[in-house]
Amino acid sequence: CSSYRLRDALHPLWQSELSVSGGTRQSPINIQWRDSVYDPHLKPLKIHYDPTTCLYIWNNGYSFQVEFDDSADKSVIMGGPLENHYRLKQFHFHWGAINEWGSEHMVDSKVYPAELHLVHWNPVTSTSFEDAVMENNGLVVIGVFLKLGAHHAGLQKLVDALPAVRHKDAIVEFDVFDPSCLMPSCPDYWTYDGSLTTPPLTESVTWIIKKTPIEVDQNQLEEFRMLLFTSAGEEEKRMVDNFRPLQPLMNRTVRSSFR
Ligand SMILES: NS(=O)(=O)c1ccc(Cc2ccc([N+](=O)[O-])cc2)cc1
Ligand SMILES: [Zn+2]
Repeated sequence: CSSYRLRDALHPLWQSELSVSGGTRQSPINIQWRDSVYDPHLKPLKIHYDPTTCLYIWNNGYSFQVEFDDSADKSVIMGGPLENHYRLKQFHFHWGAINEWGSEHMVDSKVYPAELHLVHWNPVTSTSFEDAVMENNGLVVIGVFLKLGAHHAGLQKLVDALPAVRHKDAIVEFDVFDPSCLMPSCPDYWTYDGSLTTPPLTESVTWIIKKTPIEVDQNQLEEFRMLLFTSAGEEEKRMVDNFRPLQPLMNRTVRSSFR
């Protein structure tokens, strides 16, 4: 549905889209499986999340986001393409108004109804997340595709909290939650150098895109679509289609951890 994406690129949210000049490593991209290069030096990704570092869930007016205490190396990832460990800062999702689209990345032009992003920053080269945003490879984002299928019990705890954060800037305490439950069991991933997919669009992200999607059911996707972009009291605008259009691959190679 490239025409859709072209129209989307002109969406008010993305007016700046056409003005981001000079970008050579923008995200998201379409991952062409046959053009990806198997890299035998890529290690397995190691994930150690401490569920007690989970702080709260909030509606930031663009997605819903779960924030973590990143004041110590308690919830970290390492291995994979990474030279050191990275701290989990937050995770959020992107989704469509209908199941036919919603993810930011695509695989061989296949789009998924939603995509999870787990955002990490490099505590070795930066002193805070905000600093790491401006650092070359200061951030690592793990992308996980969501596909329509079985009920996801782990996700349901998140979904049950969504009515409490329906409006922009709403926030609710969200204690013990282990985002590892949102990770597919298959270790395979692609990795490439890219950017944030929302302003400030900085080119500081090492992307790790999991090959295998997780399954969620129709009711769970519908709950995402009940959220609002708008604050309480404003005319309601449903929070849907909060994904960025595809960006050119330019001079980049996508590596795979699997043959
Ligand atoms: N969608 S994504 O590329 O995973 C993504 C990850 C994190 C962020 C959060 C964010 C990153 C930077 C800023 N900033 O510098 O103002 C504000 C918000 C924005 C977007
Ligand atoms: Zn995102």
